[in-house]
Amino acid sequence: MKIKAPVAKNEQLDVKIMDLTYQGLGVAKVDDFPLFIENALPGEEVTVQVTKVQKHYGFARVTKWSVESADRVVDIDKTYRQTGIAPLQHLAYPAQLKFKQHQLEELFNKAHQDVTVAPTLGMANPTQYRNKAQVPVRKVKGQLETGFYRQHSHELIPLTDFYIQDPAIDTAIVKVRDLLRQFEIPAYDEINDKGVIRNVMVRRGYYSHEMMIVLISRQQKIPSQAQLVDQIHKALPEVTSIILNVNAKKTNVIMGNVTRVLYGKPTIEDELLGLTFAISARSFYQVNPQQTEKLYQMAIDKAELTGKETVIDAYCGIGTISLALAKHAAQVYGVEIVPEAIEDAKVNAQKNHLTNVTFEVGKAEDQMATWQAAGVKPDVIVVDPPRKGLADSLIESATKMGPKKVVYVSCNPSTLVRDVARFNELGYEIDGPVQPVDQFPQTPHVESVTVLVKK
Ligand SMILES: C[S@@+](CC[C@H](N)C(=O)[O-])C[C@H]1O[C@@H](n2cnc3c(N)ncnc32)[C@H](O)[C@@H]1O
Repeated sequence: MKIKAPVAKNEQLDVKIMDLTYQGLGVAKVDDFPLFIENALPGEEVTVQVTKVQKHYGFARVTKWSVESADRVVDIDKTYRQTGIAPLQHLAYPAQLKFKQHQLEELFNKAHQDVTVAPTLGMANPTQYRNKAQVPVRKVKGQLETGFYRQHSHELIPLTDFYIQDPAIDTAIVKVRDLLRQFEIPAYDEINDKGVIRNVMVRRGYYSHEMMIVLISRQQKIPSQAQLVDQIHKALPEVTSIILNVNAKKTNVIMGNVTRVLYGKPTIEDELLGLTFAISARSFYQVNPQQTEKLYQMAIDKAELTGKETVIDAYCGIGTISLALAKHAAQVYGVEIVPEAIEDAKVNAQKNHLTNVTFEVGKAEDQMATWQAAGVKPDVIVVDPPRKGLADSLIESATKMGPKKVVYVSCNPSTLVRDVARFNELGYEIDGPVQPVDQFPQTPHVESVTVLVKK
């Protein structure tokens, strides 16, 4: 469909920013025609110069305009902007927190749900917080490089300081990059599906400082493997684990199914809320440890356990929430789809001397139906699903079990709002405000905790 745009390239006009998109672009409208404006903030009245009009998609984009704003960080690093590593870095941190609260408010409003959203719980230093990095390895201008993809592309932009990652992880990436160069190990060539090293993953325990390096390779064996591994752990004393992950497929999925320990242990350890956790290469582990403790504590407080309750933790990963809740409950059941994560979860129960937890490998939607059929009667159900949210069948089984409370930890406001509507239909309503917690500063991602109770 051809859309006749009421604006043209290079045209100058005065507009008011109505909203921000999920990627943090300001939205203004001219005769209902959307203008996406980089670095603009809601409520601002700006004079813009249109730089691009994409009639096919029905929007115009603006990169140049004039106005000052207290919420804007002017001196931003253009490289981060190109990569999309920190799409909200142009917003001052208090404005980022408001943006996240506003995202939830908007979505609940659009769904005609009368819900209060509390101010977003932020962190003192909202940079260098990530305990995990997963970077592509590619040849750029004849040399092996590590970095981040240019936004909406697979073109690698070399980086040595990733801004939102633990600096010890940035240092490790550069060291591994230098050793890969030294041993002349070919970088992955995505177009021709050739080369060896596709990605490097680094994870570092926030309290333990144990570091795991995962070399993701197209081949079963890396050239000069023994020397490379030897040099990596000699150069990086914190490394307690070097893992080879083999991914021979032509795919965007980063890790393959085969993992082999090349040096040290198959897991690293870290702590959360005074509990110790073993984490293996392919297990999910929250990336912002400082905020995770706040997030989990909030979920525990909202569960209001007295020690007598039966609790289900669906999408339990390595059992972090399950074990934190087990200290305050009679019995906890956890379910998770990744088998290695459940192996970690069982080890973690032993490590923390918690015997009142049972873990199952499987789809949460199937296991919930199994528990329901077996007559399990949870007082509280905690769900912490991936971005796609809950399967309808899981909500049905969960509500049939009749828990007093459901504590919903969400990383995607859209699916949260959709799932809350389904819970409403099945007799559950939101109790108290929805609480956003900033797990991902400098990015538009919004994490939140919502409590639902039986009507
Ligand atoms: C957002 S993470 C939460 C993990 C854990 N609660 C934590 O805080 O570390 C979601 C988890 O759900 C798992 N998962 C994804 N789809 C699933 C499914 N259909 N059934 C069970 N687990 C699933 C993922 O492997 C991941 O560990």
